[in-house]
Amino acid sequence: MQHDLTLHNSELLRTRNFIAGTWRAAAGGATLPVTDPANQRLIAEVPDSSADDAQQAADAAYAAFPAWRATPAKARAQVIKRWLALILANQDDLGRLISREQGKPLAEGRAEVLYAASYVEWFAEEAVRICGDVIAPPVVGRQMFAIKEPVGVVAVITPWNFPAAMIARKIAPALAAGCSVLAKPAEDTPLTALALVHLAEQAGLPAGVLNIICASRAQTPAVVDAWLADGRVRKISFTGSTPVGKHLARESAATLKKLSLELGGNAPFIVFDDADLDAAVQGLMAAKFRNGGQTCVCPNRVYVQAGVFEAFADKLAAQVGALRVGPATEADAQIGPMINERAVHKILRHIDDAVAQGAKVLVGGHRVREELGPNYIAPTVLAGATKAAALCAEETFGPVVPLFRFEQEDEVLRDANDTPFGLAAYFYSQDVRRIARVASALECGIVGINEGAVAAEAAPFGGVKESGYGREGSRHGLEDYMHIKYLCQGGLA
Ligand SMILES: NC(=O)C1=CN([C@@H]2O[C@H](COP(=O)(O)OP(=O)(O)OC[C@H]3O[C@@H](n4cnc5c(N)ncnc54)[C@H](OP(=O)(O)O)[C@@H]3O)[C@@H](O)[C@H]2O)C=CC1
Ligand SMILES: O=C(O)CCCC(=O)O
Repeated sequence: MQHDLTLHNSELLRTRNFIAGTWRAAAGGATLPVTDPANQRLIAEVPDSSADDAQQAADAAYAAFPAWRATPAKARAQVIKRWLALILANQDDLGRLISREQGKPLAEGRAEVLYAASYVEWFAEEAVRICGDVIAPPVVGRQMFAIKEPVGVVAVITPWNFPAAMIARKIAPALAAGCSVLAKPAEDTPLTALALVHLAEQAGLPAGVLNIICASRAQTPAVVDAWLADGRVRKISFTGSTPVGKHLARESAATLKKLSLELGGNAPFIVFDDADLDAAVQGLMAAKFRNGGQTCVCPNRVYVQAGVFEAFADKLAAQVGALRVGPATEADAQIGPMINERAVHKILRHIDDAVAQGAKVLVGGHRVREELGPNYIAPTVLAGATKAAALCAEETFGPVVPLFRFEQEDEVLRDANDTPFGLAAYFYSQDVRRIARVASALECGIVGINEGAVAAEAAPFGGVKESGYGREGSRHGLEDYMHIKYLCQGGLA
């Protein structure tokens, strides 16, 4: 195997599946190349798994569940805390691994390790606070309790845009609740996930409690279908696109699994006449250009009230035009390559379609750094896009800001909500009555009010409508991995 990735801790580069406490090749021996989106060079090869591997992993997780469930919460928390300590001790290497396979600038890769660690810490702390209810009985001679139990074996399926944070915020609460886990990372970014699992093994997690298998885009449906059909798998936690989320919901109906679905967004970002414009520009820059715009809570449609439209557009275009695009190996890069050519084609299609329908390019609008590879897009601001443009209806998932002018509050709320999605929304205003009205009217799971950076381990993250259901982070993120059992003891009179 050829690779030129040097890590301080070379043990972090794992290239096998981890099932029942052993690192194994795929049952059929197939492998899958992992390439650097910055230059398309091979980084490593990992197993390209099949339904056989999925079955072995499910057997292991099912066998390990009773003992892990019976492990006292404090002991589970201690293992998770050791995992946290190892993640933090390897922050630099993990950050480099993230940047290498995903493409984000190194500062963002390192920041993502801390972001992932914040969920691990949070759920280690929450593990020991799992409580139920003592219920006042309606009749004499009874005691009634509601207790919480782990749901069982959980399959977690994660995307490529946050290779550490997405898997950490699913695995940590699952382990805290007492569930055993089957993990399948995205084809593009399995290496960070494998490194995290290696650290969990080092932390002393018992064999079979956490299993991970890698698969290519072609093999993934067979792997996940095996888990969907398996009645022993009691929950699926998925972050990714809405069509795949709907497929999981349909197919898990046969065994009625519990589901957490964190799906696509189409976030509106609204700037009212009374906003602090500089704060609004800063908020938009932070929210939109994190991970090069490849984030499900990124603003996708920016609505600016007529009285401040030109001033806002000028300030924004100046800042966007100054963003530096480049690979993570360039220390001053702020926007990395897009994840793959599929993503690049979608972004360019959105720009071309908007321009064909009358939008004006204020800055960007094309590929850049083509001498390095095909995946670099110039950060782009478009003015005058119409509602008919594809980028108004679909998530662009790239560094493109379309600006729409509006006149009235009720008009912009209608447009903001005119989408099947409902993950995040943002608005900037200094009028307290408007803040209360607009926050209530927006149809979404997360609202940033004069704030562009909304995600935190202590907050419930998730959507409504076709952006899915379930919450990650906060105490609600732990509830999603448990069910309630009601105990009724009679004959006590
Ligand atoms: N909500 C969010 O955070 C995200 C939203 N998206 C949105 O989705 C668009 C497409 O991105 P993409 O990466 O294709 O997202 P997908 O939904 O295809 O991928 C997310 C995860 O689902 C897996 N997957 C794909 N097909 C199936 C299937 N049939 N059954 C079970 N699991 C499956 C993927 O595996 P594999 O990689 O092997 O295909 C990956 O692990 C983006 O442009 C963006 O709009 C994407 C990522 C995250
Ligand atoms: O884009 C995503 O996949 C959701 C994660 C973003 C966040 O946690 O802020």
